[in-house]
Amino acid sequence: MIDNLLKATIRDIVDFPKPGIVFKDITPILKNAHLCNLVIEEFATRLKEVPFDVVAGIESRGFLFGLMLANHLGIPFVPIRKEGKLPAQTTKQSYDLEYGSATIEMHTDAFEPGARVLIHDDLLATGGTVVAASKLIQQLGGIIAGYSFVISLDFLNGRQRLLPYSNQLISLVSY
Ligand SMILES: O=P(O)(O)OC[C@H]1O[C@H](OP(=O)(O)OP(=O)(O)O)[C@H](O)[C@@H]1O
Ligand SMILES: Nc1ncnc2[nH]cnc12
Repeated sequence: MIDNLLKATIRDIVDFPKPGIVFKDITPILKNAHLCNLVIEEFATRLKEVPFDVVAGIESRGFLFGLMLANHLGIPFVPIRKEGKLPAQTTKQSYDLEYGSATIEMHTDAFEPGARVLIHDDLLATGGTVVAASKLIQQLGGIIAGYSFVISLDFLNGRQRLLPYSNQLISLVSY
């Protein structure tokens, strides 16, 4: 089962980036090309019944598997970036996360109004980041098709915060 393989590979870093946080480090997955392929195939299989036109990946770790997935499916990838990084006209949202706060933005021409957008990130914690991403996509006229994560930290209840936006949520490993 892929969740056992992933759990054996993901590394816990205690007290990073702040005391009290157990950081789930996905970099050991990235060193294993075969496991990366398994991750993408698992997402593709589990998303078969979820129609979407574009994958939106959240900076920075959401870019890793988000782009691989979009490429595998032959559909566009669009970046959701931290404030001040995107060069053309943008729309912004601020939010709180497990260990701080941030602002994200998207290009206003990232997709056509009415596009069905899959939001991808490496990890769901409090859900603050993906709620902000969901608001951005709705502001730009997109439809939230669902969410995909490698990891969800279920004890932080992020899943409940996403239900008003979409009940399609895939995570490959839960803690
Ligand atoms: O569910 P939340 O509480 O919002 O937390 C999850 C977010 O936190 C991490 O990103 P981070 O902002 O640390 O940026 P990074 O991907 O650039 O490391 C992670 O990659 C998610 O995007
Ligand atoms: N515990 C955690 N590990 C890795 N990324 C995170 N983003 C928010 N919380 C996290």
